[in-house]
Amino acid sequence: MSGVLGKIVASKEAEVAELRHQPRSRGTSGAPATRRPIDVVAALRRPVGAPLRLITEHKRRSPSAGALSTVLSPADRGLAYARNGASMISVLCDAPFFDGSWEHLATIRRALDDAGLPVPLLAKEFVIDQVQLEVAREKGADAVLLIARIVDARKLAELVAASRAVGLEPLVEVVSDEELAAALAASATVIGVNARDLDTLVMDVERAARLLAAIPPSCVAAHLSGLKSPDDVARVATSGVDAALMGEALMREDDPANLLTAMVRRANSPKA
Ligand SMILES: O=P(O)(O)OC[C@@H](O)[C@@H](O)c1c[nH]c2ccccc12
Repeated sequence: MSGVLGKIVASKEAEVAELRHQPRSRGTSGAPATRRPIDVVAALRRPVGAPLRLITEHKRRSPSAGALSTVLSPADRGLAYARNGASMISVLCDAPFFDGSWEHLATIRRALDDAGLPVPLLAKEFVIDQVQLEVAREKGADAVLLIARIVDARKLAELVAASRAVGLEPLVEVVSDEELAAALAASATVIGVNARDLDTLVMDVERAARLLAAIPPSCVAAHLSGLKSPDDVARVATSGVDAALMGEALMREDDPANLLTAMVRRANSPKA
């Protein structure tokens, strides 16, 4: 981890030390927040013949794209995604590099609950410690990203178990055969392949396709990064993976409804 990823992880070490000293919000009984999480595996698994599941992302900036649209509030963007066919919404929680926040997660959760939209939320963080899992759950996440690249295989297995223990489904992100092996050894069910190397920010779609094909059918396989158009979505849908995540393309839109609707149409009928 020489590039941007090393810097991000260093900033997380300081953040985790701070989170450990903050009081965790708990119910009056002293038990952790008890909202029942939404079944993420059911939301993302794609039965044969069913449409590709779309995961849409709330991200106000990224190291590769720079600043993205902030015209909609996090709540309104979350609602736009949920009302236009998102199967899950990924919410950037990292502040220094992605202009995200745990509060984005909490406000999107509240908006969806108030509107009666049972769409699961993925906490997109650089998780190196269990305390981040507790915060994610308190803020209303149903799933949490675990990036295999930033922890060793033993820690990854620990974090997968700890995620489930607090009621979060881990989505393990991999970029290599070794990381896929670590994800499977950690008994991850939902596995995402990032077509962009988080350290160098270089895209490699062929490597992603090869790794996605190596994920066993008992798991849920998701393509992450670099999908820009409805045609891109159609291509992934044809490959037979369960889900695809779109960030930047939707975040360039001040109103993402039209682009998302067009993507959903091609997810439903990729050959049209
Ligand atoms: O914006 P894109 O190219 O559609 O990619 C989205 C998503 O995959 C990307 O945001 C991402 C993948 N893994 C991450 C880990 C941390 C932060 C962000 C990410």
